Amino acid sequence: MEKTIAFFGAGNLAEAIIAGITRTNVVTKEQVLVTNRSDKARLDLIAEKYGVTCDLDKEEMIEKADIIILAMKPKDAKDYLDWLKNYIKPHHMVISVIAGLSIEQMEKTLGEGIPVIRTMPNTSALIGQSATAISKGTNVELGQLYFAEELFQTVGTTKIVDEEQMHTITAIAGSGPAFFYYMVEAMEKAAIEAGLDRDTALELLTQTVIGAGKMLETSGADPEQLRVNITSPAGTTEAGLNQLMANEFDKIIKSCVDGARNRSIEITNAQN
Ligand SMILES: NC(=O)C1=CN([C@@H]2O[C@H](COP(=O)(O)OP(=O)(O)OC[C@H]3O[C@@H](n4cnc5c(N)ncnc54)[C@H](O)[C@@H]3O)[C@@H](O)[C@H]2O)C=CC1
Ligand SMILES: O=C(O)[C@@H]1CCC=N1
Repeated sequence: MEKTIAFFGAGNLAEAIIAGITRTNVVTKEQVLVTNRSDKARLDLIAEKYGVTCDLDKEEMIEKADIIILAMKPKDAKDYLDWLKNYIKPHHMVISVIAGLSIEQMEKTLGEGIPVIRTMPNTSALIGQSATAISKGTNVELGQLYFAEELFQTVGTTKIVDEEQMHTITAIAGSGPAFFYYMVEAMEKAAIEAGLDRDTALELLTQTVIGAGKMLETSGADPEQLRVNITSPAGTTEAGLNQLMANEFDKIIKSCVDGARNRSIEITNAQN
């Protein structure tokens, strides 16, 4: 790829993507520019860690960039877009990773003809394991969509989706890793309370999660079948699952996903 990619926002998610894309040969370090609102120390750290160009001069970055990646918090997006519309040209392409920021909102602010892509990656991009959903705006050509796919494939898998699915996807895949971490935290805590030392608990839990993920990916069986395969009649798994069911685990998870999804909808509505 010959394009220069400029990140506006240098937080956790931007760093995860920068780490991923600079580890591959798809773009060179020289093609990656990074800025943030005002945190020079953070930019120095990113420059040192990944060898990319970090600068606070935002106008210069727009001039050099082909692809502009929006990676600030949703609350900062409106002001940034209002500023960006004064500098953006039709040869630029804008890719957002911002939860709840709609394509309509971006197109409306940036004006006619600007290609805009909305994505939802997750922080596993840091190790090339993101599950990134991608939706294209009205001015995006197929080649530009393929470019975005190729870019995010450097940090994991990609899936093209209708934008209307993005609220749900933000809940299960953008926020999703945090929910699995919370489950691991809870299991670790229970194991420690039962007398296991922390290191052993975390080591075994980590490999258990990796193994379960790989089984989901490679076995060809669905999660229900994989669960049934572990659950011997009157055995230990059944005893544990009975507790989850008695405490309405399904309902808890549904309210978790709905909570995240509804927050995504709220963020979108607040921008309109
Ligand atoms: N953290 C995550 O797991 C995920 C986050 N996202 C989205 O990514 C975005 C960033 O999230 P985090 O990295 O966690 O946030 P963060 O708070 O760590 O980073 C935000 C960055 O944006 C910068 N910024 C704010 N206004 C700016 C401006 N006008 N110009 C340039 N930079 C500006 C800040 O200086 C900071 O570097 C959010 O919109 C979030 O919805 C999406 C998927 C997953
Ligand atoms: O919590 C958030 O708002 C962001 C979006 C998806 C993951 N983290």
